[in-house]
Amino acid sequence: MNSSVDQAELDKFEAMAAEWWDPAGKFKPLHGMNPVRLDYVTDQIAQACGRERKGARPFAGLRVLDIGCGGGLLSEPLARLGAEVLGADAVARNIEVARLHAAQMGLEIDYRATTAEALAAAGEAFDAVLALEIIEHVEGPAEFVATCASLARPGGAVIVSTLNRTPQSFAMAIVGAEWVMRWLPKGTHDWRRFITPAELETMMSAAGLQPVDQRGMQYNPLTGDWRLSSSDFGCNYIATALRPAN
Ligand SMILES: C[S@@+](CC[C@H](N)C(=O)[O-])C[C@H]1O[C@@H](n2cnc3c(N)ncnc32)[C@H](O)[C@@H]1O
Ligand SMILES: [Mg+2]
Repeated sequence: MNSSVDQAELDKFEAMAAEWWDPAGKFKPLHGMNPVRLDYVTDQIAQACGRERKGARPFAGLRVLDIGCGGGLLSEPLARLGAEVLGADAVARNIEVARLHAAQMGLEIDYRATTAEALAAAGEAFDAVLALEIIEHVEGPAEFVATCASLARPGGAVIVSTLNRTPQSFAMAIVGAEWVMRWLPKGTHDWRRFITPAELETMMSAAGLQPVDQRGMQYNPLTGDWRLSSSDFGCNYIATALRPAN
């Protein structure tokens, strides 16, 4: 099976691994968007799996894969909702950081230093597969989406978030976040690898998935707030597709 690993991309994350849980550090944008994307992901998983967003552990018994989990920013709140979370990342140091933090929080999460391809080859299947802010860093994004699709059980959901390839995303994610605000080291993102919502939808359909929803994630530089948008897909966005039930 093809490997989604691009070693030069992994090296960037290896170098930043200590900062995962620092809300003011290099992953500040991920911390900022975490509440809105958690809300979105929770909604989509609940819909796909017929769960109500009620009670303390609405996702009890659901198996969720967080591929490219980094330090576990999203794995942790999903585990709190009761999901059995497998957090996978190709960078071993990220997995060490994620494990340590989950233990400090008293959370049980199955963290593994591995790739989507290896999990697929092992025949793993999940109610939901999350690939958040990873697709712009992998080798072969279309193949990567196909691998994610094969990891979802029939009827399961695949949720992908990334950056659109627009003048606006160049201004915000490259000039703003890397050159001006210096949240991220210069070169963390390669604008040419950003993916338009239409391209992502094509990849999902080609992988046999049924695209069901797309939302923009809009950052307000004046207030520092993030919100979901039905009309602004200019920079960050998140999309859901379902694997057809048998
Ligand atoms: C921008 S971070 C996103 C982390 C997390 N998903 C989040 O949104 O909070 C991208 C992560 O993907 C991981 N990654 C990149 N390429 C990968 C691959 N081919 N297989 C698995 N993980 C990969 C990196 O090590 C990094 O932790
Ligand atoms: Mg990124």
